[in-house]
Amino acid sequence: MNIFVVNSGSSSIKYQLFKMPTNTPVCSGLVERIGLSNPTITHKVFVDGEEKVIKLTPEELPDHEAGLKEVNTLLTEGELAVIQDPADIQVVGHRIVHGGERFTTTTIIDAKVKEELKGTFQLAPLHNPASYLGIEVAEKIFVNATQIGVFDTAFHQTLPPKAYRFAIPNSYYTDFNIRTYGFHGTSHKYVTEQAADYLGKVESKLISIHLGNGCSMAAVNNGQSVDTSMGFGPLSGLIMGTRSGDIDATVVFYLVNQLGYDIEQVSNLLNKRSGMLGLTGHSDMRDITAAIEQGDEQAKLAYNLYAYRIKKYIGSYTAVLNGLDAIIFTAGVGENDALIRELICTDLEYLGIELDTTANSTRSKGIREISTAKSKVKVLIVPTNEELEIAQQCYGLVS
Ligand SMILES: Nc1ncnc2c1ncn2[C@@H]1O[C@H](COP(=O)(O)OP(=O)(O)O)[C@@H](O)[C@H]1O
Ligand SMILES: CC(=O)OP(=O)(O)O
Ligand SMILES: [Mg+2]
Repeated sequence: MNIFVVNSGSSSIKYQLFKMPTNTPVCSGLVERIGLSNPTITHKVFVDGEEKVIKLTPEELPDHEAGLKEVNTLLTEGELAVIQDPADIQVVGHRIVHGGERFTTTTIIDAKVKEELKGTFQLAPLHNPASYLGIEVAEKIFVNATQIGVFDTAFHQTLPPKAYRFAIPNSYYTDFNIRTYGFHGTSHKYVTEQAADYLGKVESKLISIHLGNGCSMAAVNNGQSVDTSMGFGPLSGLIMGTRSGDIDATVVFYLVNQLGYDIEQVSNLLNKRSGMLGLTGHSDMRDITAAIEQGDEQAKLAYNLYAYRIKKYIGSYTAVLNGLDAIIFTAGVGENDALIRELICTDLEYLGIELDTTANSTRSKGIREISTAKSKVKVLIVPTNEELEIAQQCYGLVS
């Protein structure tokens, strides 16, 4: 069975084509810096154990639709085309960030589901409209395929009420489902399962730190998510590329009452103009580390804020779990930025976390351990693979 997976992130589209049930990747790719300067598309085709790479640098990629059209051309045209006929794809698996109360497990997408998805746009304005667009484009291209949604929120359904309820009147929960949902669940699930396997432990207390353009952490006890840093929408918790993370709601009142913002402007400010972008002028961590090397003090401060917030959550989740076996770094920043990992792990000896700085700055593929031999808590880099996890869940549903 051919399963094509589309993962629409806020600034990127990742995709992979798998042959199931063998989990064999046929091709994969990454469309990066959507809506920013210098967008790139990296397309990899796997033939007879060899990897062939095509790199494209389009003039501009204003949105996800433009990105997906380029991907379609790569899949179907040229000598590295992997599909003769788009009808050969039986399933398209879509990453959908927000499932709300309505979607708690992997779901086949029909007209009714699509209509209900529109109701979630306000909850994840950077993501769910992009996923919806991905579904519409995929329906046109892969006319024979069953479209399936895999939700970021699903893995966090195990949160206990003490972790997911807000201290506002009960009716806001019972009537309007206002609660913490949590995101990046597909990634947190994948990397914590990989880590538990690596550690050879059935029972484990893990903190998963997903640092991409969006960033979140999860406390995972024996495979179950028990707390997580994103909330009702993917805005709270850690400092992100363009999102503020935790912020006192009083700021919103001030913006509206004193500065005359309307609510659209507030949303735009906190979702699209804040985080690292607001602090430094750049949302991409590579641009920020380059600025730090140039001696940019604002960039240095922002980098410190980013690490400090994560450190506070590590302390908090160690308390939640009443112990800790390993912390896991994953996603674009978590897997690649050695300096931020070092800053986060500095002065955490009391919690039993000791980084091996040489291992931390050595690059390699796959899972790796970057803590010292005597560190009580293991520090791991586990490359995420949301696409594989999505393909497996889709296969599980249709087979
Ligand atoms: N070599 C690198 N060093 C530092 N940061 C990196 C590197 N490669 C990628 N990144 C960061 O990863 C981010 C994208 O991560 P990713 O997990 O792909 O995010 P998303 O899925 O939210 O689009 C980029 O914004 C960039 O800051
Ligand atoms: C939920 C979320 O923030 O996703 P991403 O990191 O892909 O933007
Ligand atoms: Mg992502």
